Order: sequence, then C-alpha cells, then structure tokens
Amino acid sequence: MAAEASGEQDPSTPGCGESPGMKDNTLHPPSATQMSGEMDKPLISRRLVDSDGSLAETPSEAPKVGILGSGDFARSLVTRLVGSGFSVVVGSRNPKRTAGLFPSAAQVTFQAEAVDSPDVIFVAMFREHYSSLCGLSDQLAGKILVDVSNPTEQEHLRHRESNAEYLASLFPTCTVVKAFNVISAWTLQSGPRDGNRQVPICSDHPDAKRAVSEMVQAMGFMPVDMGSLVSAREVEAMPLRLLPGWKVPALLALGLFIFFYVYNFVRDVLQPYVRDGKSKFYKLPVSVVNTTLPCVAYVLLSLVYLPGVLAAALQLRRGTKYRRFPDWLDHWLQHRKQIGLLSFFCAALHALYSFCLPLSRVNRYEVVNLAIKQVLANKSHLWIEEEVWRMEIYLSLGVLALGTLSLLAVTSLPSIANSLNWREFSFVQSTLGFVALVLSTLHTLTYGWTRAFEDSHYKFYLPPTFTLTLLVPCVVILAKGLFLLPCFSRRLSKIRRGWEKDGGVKFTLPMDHALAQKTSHV
Ligand SMILES: Cc1cc2nc3c(=O)[nH]c(=O)nc-3n(C[C@H](O)[C@H](O)[C@H](O)COP(=O)(O)OP(=O)(O)OC[C@H]3O[C@@H](n4cnc5c(N)ncnc54)[C@H](O)[C@@H]3O)c2cc1C
Ligand SMILES: NC(=O)C1=CN([C@@H]2O[C@H](COP(=O)(O)OP(=O)(O)OC[C@H]3O[C@@H](n4cnc5c(N)ncnc54)[C@H](OP(=O)(O)O)[C@@H]3O)[C@@H](O)[C@H]2O)C=CC1
Ligand code: HEM
Ligand SMILES: [Cu+2]
Ligand SMILES: [Fe+3]
Repeated sequence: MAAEASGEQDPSTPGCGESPGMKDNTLHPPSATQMSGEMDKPLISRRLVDSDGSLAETPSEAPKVGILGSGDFARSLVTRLVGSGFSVVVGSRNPKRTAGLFPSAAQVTFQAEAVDSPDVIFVAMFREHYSSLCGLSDQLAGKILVDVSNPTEQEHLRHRESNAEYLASLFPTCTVVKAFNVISAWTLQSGPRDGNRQVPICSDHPDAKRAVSEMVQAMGFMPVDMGSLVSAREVEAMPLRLLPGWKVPALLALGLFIFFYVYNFVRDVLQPYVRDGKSKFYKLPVSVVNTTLPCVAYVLLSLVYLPGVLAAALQLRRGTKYRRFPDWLDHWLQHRKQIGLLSFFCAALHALYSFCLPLSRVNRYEVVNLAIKQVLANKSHLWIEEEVWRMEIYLSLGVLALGTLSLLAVTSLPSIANSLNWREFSFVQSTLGFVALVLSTLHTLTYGWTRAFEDSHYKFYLPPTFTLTLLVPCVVILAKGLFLLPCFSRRLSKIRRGWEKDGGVKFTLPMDHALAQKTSHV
C-alpha cells in the first residue's frame, strides 16, 4: 500500500495492526482523580535553579511527562517543561546519541521505557513515522497522546483526516489531544515573550483537554479550546496561513501604487522627454515615488471610510439594520483595519521621503541654480508670500494628518485595543480617523492650490495627480457631512437602536438625543 511504503499505516485500516471489528475500547482517560496524583496536583510554576544557574534536580513529586522524538521540537519542549516544574522522560530510538542534546534534568531513554510511567506523552515526530510506534500500543493504552505535528501544505491537501485524527486511528485505546502545533520550537524555548502565546487545543475527551490545558498554562501559554478532535484539521491549517485578510488589501495598495507611479512617470518623466528631449529619469527613485506614495495613502484612507458611508446609506434606505450587507460590502468592512494600516504605512513613507527631499543632490542643484538665476536677473530677494504660506500650511496639515493616523495605528495593536472600551475604540477609529481624512484632504488641496486650473500643469492633457486622488475622499466627506444633518442622524441612531421602517419594532428614542447617539452601537 502506498501509505505503508511511505512508512505510515493506511489510515483506512483501524488502529495499529488491530483486526477490524475489535470491540470499541476507547478508554476514557483516567479521570483527574484516578490519574496518578501527579497530574492533579497544583503544578509547580517554576523550577528552582542551582547556584550555578543549572536546573536543580526535579523535585520527586513533579508531574511526569513523556516525549517521543528527540528533534528540535522535542528539545524545546523539554526545556520549557523542565523550566515549568515538570519531570520529563524522552523516548528516542537512539538515546546514546541524543542524550547529550537535552538538559541534565531530563531523562533520555528508549521509547518503550519512556512511555511506561507518564500519563501524558507528547508525540514530537512527523506523521509518516507515527506507525513506527505501533509496537508500543499496549504500553500506550489509556494514556493521553499530545499531537504537536504540522502537515505541509501538500500533506494538508492530500490527507482527508488531520494528523491528530490519524494518530487517534492508530491508537484507539489512547486519548489524543491536539496542541502546540502553532508554537514554533523557538517560541517554545524562549517562552511566550515574543510570538504567539495562544495554544489552540482540541480533543474528544474533556478531561484530557483539561489536563493538557493546565500544562499549557503552567508553561506560560494561553490554551484556546477549539472543541473536539474534528477541529484538528482547522488547527493544523493555522500555521499554513500567511497573513490572512491582508491579501486583498495588499493587492489593492500595490495596484494603486502601480497606477499612480505610471501616471506620474508619464507626466513628470516621459512628457518632458518626448516634448523637449529633456531627461528627467533621475526623478524615478525619489521624486516620482514621493508623489505616488501620498496618493496611495490618501486613496486608501478614503477607502477605509467609504464602506461605513455605504453601510449607513444602505441602512437608511432599507430602514433597518437587521438585513445583511451584500457580501462585497461585508468583506470590505472586515478589511478596513488592513487597508487603514497600509494607508498609514504609505503615509509614513511619504513623510520620510518628504523630509529627505532637502538632502537630495537634485534639490541642492536646484537651489543653487535658482540663486544664480536670481543674481543674473539682478533680483535682491525672492519671496512670494502666497507660496510661503501655502507651503507652511500644507506641511503643517500633513504632519497633523500623520500624527492623527499614528493614533489609529497605535490603537490597532491588540494590547492597546483591549485596554479601550467600545466607545473609546470607536471614537479613535471612527471620529479621529475621519479627522485624519479631512486633514489629509486639506493638506492635498493646499499642496495642489491653483494647479488644477492652470494649463501649464496639464501634461499630455493629463491633470495634476492630486486631482485624481480627491474624488473618493470628497464623496466620503460630503456623505459623512450629510449624515450629520439631524434628519439623517436621528433616523440612523433609531435604526442602529433597532427601529425598523416597516414598524417591525415599536419603540421610542430616549428624549435625550445625545444619549441615543451615545448608546447606539454597530
Ligand atoms: C491606521 C488605521 C488603523 C486602523 N485600525 C483598525 C482596527 O484596529 N480595527 C478596525 O476595526 N478598524 C481599523 N481601522 C479602520 C477604521 O478606522 C475603522 O473600521 C472605523 O471604525 C471605521 O469607522 P466608520 O465611521 O467608517 O464606520 P463604523 O463607525 O465602523 O460604522 C459605520 C456604519 O457601518 C456599519 N458597520 C460597521 N461595521 C460593520 C460590520 N462589520 N457589520 C455590519 N455593519 C457594520 C455600522 O452600523 C455603521 O452604520 C483602521 C484605520 C486606520 C487608518
Ligand atoms: N520544529 C518546530 O518548530 C515545530 C515542529 N512541530 C512538529 O513537531 C514534530 C517534530 O518536529 P521536529 O522536532 O522539528 O522534527 P525532527 O526531525 O527534528 O525530529 C523528529 C524526531 O522524530 C523521531 N522519530 C521517531 N521515529 C522516527 C522515524 N521512524 N523516522 C524518523 N524520525 C523518527 C526522531 O527522534 P529519535 O531519532 O530520537 O527517535 C526525530 O528526532 C513534527 O510533527 C513537527 O510538525 C510543531 C511545531 C513547531
Ligand atoms: C509628516 C507628514 C507629511 C509631510 C511632511 C508631507 C509632505 C508633503 C510634500 C512635501 C508634498 C509635495 C510632494 C512633492 O511634490 O514632491 C506632499 C504632497 C502630498 N501629500 Fe503629504 N505630507 C505628509 C503627510 C501626508 C499624509 C498623512 C497624506 C495622506 C494620507 C498626504 C498626502 C499627500 C498628497 C495626496 C500629496 C500630493 C501628491 C501629488 O499629487 O504630487 N501627505 N506632502
Ligand atoms: Cu478576506
Ligand atoms: Fe500519507
């Protein structure tokens, strides 16, 4: 059988070498009381260390845990378990060769010996080697096996059942718990300071799940109950995902960048080259980028607040909030955080580029050339009051806009967001976010000033880039302004408090309109 050739039992046959039809003797794991006292004793939170910093001998009453496998994950697991007060025995096919890899506090022996005493055994091996443990079936009977494995993308697609379910099918007399697969060996070793602290756990046996959850907590991680073993497939898919929810926003930002970069290239580089033979290709690395990034940032920012406006308009038109939004709008609403953070990232780069402009060689030449021209033209000083004011104002507005966006970005951090209540979070994200959009619009308008109305700024009949960026933000700002009018805002607050146009729900708003606003929530 193909499966056997790859060293793994064909999952369709029951357990390790069992004849089909054997009685279903899946044991309920020893209950917490039956389980040898070790596991139900309060877990020692941290191991003592000797004066020379090495781990002191494990106290005799420390709960005993077994690990099969002596690889990277096994080694990190031992370090963490021993450091959390457990006594650990490692089962290896070649203990002599591997013993030196483990802290002295851990015992390294053959697999058969290692599985004798512990009630909980981590299987720190790859799925294709699980069947090599079938010889231990009798000794493993009634024990809790913790499956920590991650399939590769291909294996995940190829196998119908999860690695954990496959392990359970090989050892029907054991209790399998899925845990720790999302924690890298490094995070396990260095502790949950960096990386993810959450450990999704699933099993068909609550007692076993509880026992392993207690271990997870004793090791400084946070158990997340994912239900029964059938969810192991979903738990095994987690490490396979790469930044879920960022794909569409990232593609959107890239698309906008390419569009505006090409647009600026045509206007600022190609047009002078074609019309006057002037080579302005030096503009490509900085100047064209610094007229592209702000446009991307600004359009993305407006695309963060457009769905909220569309959602509000839909709720007003339908006269209810109890109907689902169209999928595309729901999806868009769910991606606002990613779009917002991408906007902030582009705006921050734009600010950095802008601060670097005076350092550039181009800028220095231009300043010197300007001075020479002025001397030759016998002009004592060049001071255009309007230009000075314009630049001072748009730079200041840009800084204020970026500063406000930084607040939104900071409150995006889960640890900060968790410390805010719903209204504070919404104030920062919704109200301050809108303020940032208005400031960015003023920044862009003062930058653009009268250029949109001067022919000299149209190249190949293409208008100045900033004019293209103004469309969506202005729609959002106008719509938001419109919804602030009492006729709309009162109706929206009623709808958001559950009122329905067709009178489905009869109720009166509290007389105090401000109170209604305050308590109407999404
Ligand atoms: C730098 C930055 C960081 C950001 N970080 C976050 C973040 O961490 N988390 C986050 O959520 N957003 C984040 N955003 C996006 C944005 O700030 C928020 O989504 C904000 O709440 C949008 O406010 P709003 O007024 O447009 O819409 P809201 O006040 O959210 O809602 C407007 C309308 O849409 C309806 N509505 C909104 N959401 C839903 C929904 N899911 N289902 C059904 N109806 C809905 C409401 O009923 C309401 O009528 C970030 C934006 C930026 C720029
Ligand atoms: N590395 C990581 O960061 C993470 C790993 N994991 C999972 O942990 C498990 C182990 O990973 P890792 O420690 O990196 O892998 P390694 O290859 O480093 O170790 C696997 C161990 O399996 C043992 N083993 C037992 N039987 C066999 C056999 N028949 N053939 C080969 N090896 C056998 C070997 O120990 P011995 O020779 O002593 O018997 C070997 O050391 C995998 O399922 C992986 O998906 C999960 C999360 C993170
Ligand atoms: C510290 C903050 C900021 C500074 C110092 C700054 C500075 C500048 C400068 C110098 C320009 C002229 C660019 C050039 O012609 O080379 C500019 C243009 C622009 N900025 Fe900013 N800006 C800042 C923040 C922002 C933010 C937060 C946004 C929007 C999210 C933004 C959007 C724009 C736009 C759309 C343009 C017009 C680009 C064009 O059409 O050429 N800026 N800014
Ligand atoms: Cu998505
Ligand atoms: Fe297979």
